Amino acid sequence: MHTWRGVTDAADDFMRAAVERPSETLLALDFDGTLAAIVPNPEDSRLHERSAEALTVLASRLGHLAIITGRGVETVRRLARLDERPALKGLIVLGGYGAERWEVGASFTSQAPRPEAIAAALPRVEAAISGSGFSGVEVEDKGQALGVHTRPSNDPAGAYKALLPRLVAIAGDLGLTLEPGRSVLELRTSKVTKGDALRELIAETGARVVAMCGDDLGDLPAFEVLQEARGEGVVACRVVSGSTEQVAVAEQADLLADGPDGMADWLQHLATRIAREA
Ligand SMILES: O=P(O)(O)OC[C@H]1O[C@H](O[C@H]2O[C@H](CO)[C@@H](O)[C@H](O)[C@H]2O)[C@H](O)[C@@H](O)[C@@H]1O
Repeated sequence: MHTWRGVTDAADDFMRAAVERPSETLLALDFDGTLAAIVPNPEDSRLHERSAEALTVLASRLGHLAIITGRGVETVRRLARLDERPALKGLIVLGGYGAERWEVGASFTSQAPRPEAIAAALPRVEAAISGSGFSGVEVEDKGQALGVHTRPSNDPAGAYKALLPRLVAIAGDLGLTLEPGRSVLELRTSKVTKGDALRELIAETGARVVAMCGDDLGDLPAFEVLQEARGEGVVACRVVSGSTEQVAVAEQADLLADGPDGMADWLQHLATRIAREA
């Protein structure tokens, strides 16, 4: 039984073009919910091992491979154990929605100082959580951003709804961006989106065959950039790691996978097809 399916012709068009022109192909992937299963504690996220196997093949065959994530670069590097996967050398990691960059195999990463607005937001966010009356809500302090996670709460949807206006107010006061996601509300200083990150990557690499794989609202700007690129003759495919939590994202899919397991199956299929044709 297939755990992924093409929704539009763009799915087959991408597969054909990637197999025929791998050096012109850019495969960009989100981390949580796409390459990693969703888990209650963000520290427990792991790169899906079958996706890691497929990426190992694809890294040596495709022109360009990238992870574009809301996590910090150092966090993805650690959680995905990227330093222990030398075969992924050259994989570009764009963290903080594109605000940070690192490549597997590179020795140096720069870490910007903690923004004052994030430091100022933390006690206000904690007070908002206490005042909301919901227990179990956790703050993920990402240094450059704060993630307020309602998944561990006794009422994730209720806590999310109650906290949203309070965090919007804090973001407004401190000039921060509020990024909504799957049971997470994130405050960050940067206004850069995954769309900006993908647009720059396409320009930098000159890729003519591009897929972006994602599962959450933060991936939608990158899907919009694929539509723009399509207008410029790029073979573009929006791959969605589907979930019942973000049905609006699935509505954008050219190819729809059953969550991270389905994504791993599709990546393995892509890797097998490309390796066979090489
Ligand atoms: O752009 P991504 O790589 O998808 O990162 C987006 C956010 O993902 C993480 O939160 C999500 O995954 C957690 C672990 O599975 C889950 O507990 C949470 O409910 C999800 O929203 C991460 O913790 C955030 O910092 C990222 O911004």
